[in-house]
Amino acid sequence: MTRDLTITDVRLTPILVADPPLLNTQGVHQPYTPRLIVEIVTADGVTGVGETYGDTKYLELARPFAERLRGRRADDLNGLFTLADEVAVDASRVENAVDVGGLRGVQTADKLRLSVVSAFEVACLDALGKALGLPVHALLGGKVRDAVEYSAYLFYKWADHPEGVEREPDDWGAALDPAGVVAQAAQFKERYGFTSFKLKGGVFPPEQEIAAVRALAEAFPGHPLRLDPNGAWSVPTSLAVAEELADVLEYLEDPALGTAAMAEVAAGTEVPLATNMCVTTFAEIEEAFTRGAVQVVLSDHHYWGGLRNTQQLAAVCRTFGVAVSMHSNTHLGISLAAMTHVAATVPDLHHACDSHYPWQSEDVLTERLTFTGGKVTVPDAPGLGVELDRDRLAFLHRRWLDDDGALKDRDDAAAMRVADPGWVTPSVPRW
Ligand SMILES: O=C([O-])C(=O)C[C@H](O)[C@@H](O)C(=O)[O-]
Ligand SMILES: [Mg+2]
Repeated sequence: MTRDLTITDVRLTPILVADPPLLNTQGVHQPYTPRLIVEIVTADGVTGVGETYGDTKYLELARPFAERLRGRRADDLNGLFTLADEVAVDASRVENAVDVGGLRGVQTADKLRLSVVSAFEVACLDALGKALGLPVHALLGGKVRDAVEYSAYLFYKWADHPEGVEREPDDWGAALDPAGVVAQAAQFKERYGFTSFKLKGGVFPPEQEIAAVRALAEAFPGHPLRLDPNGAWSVPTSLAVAEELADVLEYLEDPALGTAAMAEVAAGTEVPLATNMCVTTFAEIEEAFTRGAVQVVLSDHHYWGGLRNTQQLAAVCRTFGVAVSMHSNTHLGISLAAMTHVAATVPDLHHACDSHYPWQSEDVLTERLTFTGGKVTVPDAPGLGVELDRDRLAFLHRRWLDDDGALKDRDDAAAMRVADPGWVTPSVPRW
């Protein structure tokens, strides 16, 4: 049987998906957040899907990239990276050293390109898998586990978005103190069976967040716990928190901003440090590893450039005795499937990955992925093993089209200003 893997069509569909009022150090999530759904179609009529960030700066790159992709082959995965180099990045998009909106570390033109490439790589792998009758994990060398463990991703949260703001209701309630955080964790455990918990910190003064983690440790003895203030603390504050929580933390995630500060913290504590902010590109690895700044690198396959780059990151980490796992940003089922396929192929994955997925009440799939016992079963169907729901996609795209521009770019500080007009993004360190 011959297959024609030539890419004949590429579809880009920006969407807005409902997001609850989750708090972080920069503000609060907007009621709707942008994502980009990528579809590639081969000459044989096979469609592959991918997903990535949907803010304007990603769309601006995805469009010329998609133009160049037509006529190339879905199995030319390496070619995606050379193609990406041909697409110019508007310098104003990377002029800020840190991507404050996304809490994703240093922003560079390459990282923007890789975040776009990742969606096309996943779409190509999905199409290739469907064409060959193989799951994506098989294309990545084969799974070494049948299910991937995720941790509950706890957030301080308002009961609802501010009055007068259009939004979808959610049934999680508020979580603004230790009791609220424990109640949220209990819901996560009951609904999805998660056995490890990550709390997004940097929202309240550290004593309050220490109290919340202590309350979690008491309510869920023996469950791995993490706290992630997204670099909001000074080195002395980070060290003080590490000392307070040393007996209950699996790791502390990005307590202070940047490799130098993380190295100082690491030198003063036995608590392992994890990051999705100071090691976000291959170029940042050498300094961080040689300075012993981090003990766990949390990949986000979007900004690392896809699933095969994530495997390469895992190999580099293994070489240096640094652990690897995954963090996430707001995402839908296509990305959860992609994360699950690649995580299934990483031999030494010793920490549960984290996922925002339970916070997303909307999706573009005919069937949502499910967590059982805190795990997602690795799909064995061809490709990613997910199916696009075109009506849902059209509905969420319509919402994007109807938006006047206020929500097309994630801006947690702007969302906070709706409730607190005087709010400015806190300077770092905040405490
Ligand atoms: O682990 C992390 O740093 C994240 O998940 C980054 C996200 O942007 C998170 O802070 C959020 O969604 O507010
Ligand atoms: Mg983090």
